[in-house]
Amino acid sequence: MVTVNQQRFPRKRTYLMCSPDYFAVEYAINPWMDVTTPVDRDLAVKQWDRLRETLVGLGHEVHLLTPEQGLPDMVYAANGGFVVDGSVYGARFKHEQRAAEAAAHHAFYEAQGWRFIAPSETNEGEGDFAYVPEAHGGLILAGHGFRTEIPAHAEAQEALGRPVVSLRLIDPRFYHLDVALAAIDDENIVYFPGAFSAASQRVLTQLFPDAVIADDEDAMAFGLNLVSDGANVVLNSEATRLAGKLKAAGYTPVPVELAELKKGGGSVKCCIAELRH
Ligand SMILES: CN(C)C(=N)NCCC[C@H](N)C(=O)O
Repeated sequence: MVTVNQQRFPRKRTYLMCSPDYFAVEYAINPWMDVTTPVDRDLAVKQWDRLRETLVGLGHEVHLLTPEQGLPDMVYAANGGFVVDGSVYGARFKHEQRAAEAAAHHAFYEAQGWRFIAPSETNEGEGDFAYVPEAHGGLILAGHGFRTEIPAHAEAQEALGRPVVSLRLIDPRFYHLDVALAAIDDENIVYFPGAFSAASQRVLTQLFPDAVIADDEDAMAFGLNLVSDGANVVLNSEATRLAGKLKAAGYTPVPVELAELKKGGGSVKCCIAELRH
C-alpha cells in the first residue's frame, strides 16, 4: 500500500530537451494533431522555456539539442533514444516525417561520448520505453501497438542488459507508452489501465501492486506524460485531478502549462529525455 504523507526524496537528474523553434503541425500522425488548428510558435517556445526553467529550478541539469528546420516534431526529444546505465539505444521512427530526427540524436550522443547502440527495429525511444531502476532489480517497461514494434523490445534488452516487459497499448489516443504510464520514483509507477490490453493490465498489477492508478480524464489531460525526480512531479497543468492523486500519495505536483505542444500530441515527458549514467 502507498502510505499517505510518506516523505519522498528527489534525485538529481540529467535531461535532454530541444527548443520548439521550428514547431508546427504540418502533418497528422496521431489523433491529437489537426493541421487546420493554428499553432502559436512563439507561445510554444515560451511554454517550453518555462518547462526548462522549472527543471533547472528543481536542481536538474538540462542539455540542449539543436533544433533543425524541417523537423517540426523535434521538440519531442524523448522520442530520439532511450538511455540506461550510460548506454543509448537509438530510435528508428515509424513515420517518415520524423525519420531524420534519429541522426540528430545519434550525433548528440556520439559527441558527448555515450555508448550508442544503433537500432535495426522500429522504436520511438522514451516515448515507448520507461525505466524503473529499483523495481525488480531494474526493469524496462516497453509499449507496442502503435509505434514501437515488438522486436525492438528484444533488441533493447540485448542493447541495455536489463529485462524488458512488453505491454500492449490498445487505444490510439495513447499511442506511446509515455502518455499512459510514468515512473514516479525509483520503484513505482502511475498508469492508466484502460490504455493497455487486459493481459498487460494483469502484468502491471502483478509487478506494481502499489502503483498510483489514473483514469481516462487524467490521461486525456496528458497528466501521465510527466517527469518525476522521485519527489517533484512535473506535469501538465490541465491534469488537476491526477495532481491531487499524486499529492495524496506524498509527491509534490509541479504543474506547467504546455497547451501549444499538446497540439502536436505531446506534453511534458515528450519534451524531455532522461540521460541515465
Ligand atoms: C507523449 N508522446 C506521445 C510522445 N512521446 N511524443 C510526442 C510525439 C508527437 C509527434 N507529433 C508524433 O506523433 O510523433
